[in-house]
Amino acid sequence: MAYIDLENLTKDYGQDRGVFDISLSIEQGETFGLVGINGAGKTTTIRQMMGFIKPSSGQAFINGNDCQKNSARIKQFVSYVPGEINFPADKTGETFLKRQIEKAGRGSWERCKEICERLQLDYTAGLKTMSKGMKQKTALAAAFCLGSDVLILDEPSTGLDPLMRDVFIDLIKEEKKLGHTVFLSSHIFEEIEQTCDRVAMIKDGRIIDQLTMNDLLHSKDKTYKLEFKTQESFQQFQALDYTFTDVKEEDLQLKININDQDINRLMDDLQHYDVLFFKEIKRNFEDYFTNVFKEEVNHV
Ligand SMILES: Nc1ncnc2c1ncn2[C@@H]1O[C@H](COP(=O)(O)OP(=O)(O)OP(=O)(O)O)[C@@H](O)[C@H]1O
Repeated sequence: MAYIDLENLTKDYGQDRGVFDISLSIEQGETFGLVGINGAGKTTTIRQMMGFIKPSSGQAFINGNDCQKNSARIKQFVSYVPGEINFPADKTGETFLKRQIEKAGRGSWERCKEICERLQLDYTAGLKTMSKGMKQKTALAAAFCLGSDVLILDEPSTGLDPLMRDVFIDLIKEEKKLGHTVFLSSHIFEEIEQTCDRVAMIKDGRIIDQLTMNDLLHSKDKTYKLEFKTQESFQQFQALDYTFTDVKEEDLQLKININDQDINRLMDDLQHYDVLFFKEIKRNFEDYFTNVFKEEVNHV
């Protein structure tokens, strides 16, 4: 059994809404992203992992604990940031955060203050009067200050500006260094790319794809874009034995997919043609995600 194990997890709200047959295995120390558009099923999956809603069928386990039956035990080593934050009334950030540390019986106010400073959060403010961004920062401080073995974060950077998002990314990386396991949902490609070891894509309540980020970003299969100076070169080059995509006659441009081991052959070949430019198209998660979703739409 993996450290976090979702086995055919299903929550059926009727009319094809909910999540269906979600099976995911996450190892200890991994940072795992669940990515999907609005209404895809991210929150429903996470809430079942936290034991807040009962699955229609299937099970979720964290470190061998059934998330439904042993949710109290799970809370002893899991920090959670909900998608929608509802704080108790009449409290300042500070009283709330101190109470969270006390309730959890782990973490420290010193560490919490340090995180608040990095997030530029005024924790003396009243929770009720806090802006959306401040509330999000308070929830993050509460989650990260406990030193929990597992963090489960539902769209954790919602409401953060780009600078604070960078702080958040650093906090995740620090958790990773400590060997902690992170499960987060997001639709912010950059943060997924920078933090996640693996990603599952969810659409209409179903997992449609999974990938290892390293394989995507550091693949030996590369794509290059070329533009030729003359129509003649453009045409003759296409007679060679390569895989061409996005051929644009009018611009004399094309893309070529090639493995690193064939790059010298390509360089040699290019010397015989009038090439205006040649550049690598870097792979990124956003393009990958968009392609997967486009293919899904085409298959419907
Ligand atoms: N309590 C509920 N009753 C009925 N349907 C629900 C309920 N909660 C969620 N759903 C439906 O289940 C599906 C998945 O919703 P969910 O909130 O998990 O998606 P999400 O990926 O978290 O979306 P978002 O990014 O908008 O937060 C949606 O079709 C939603 O309308």
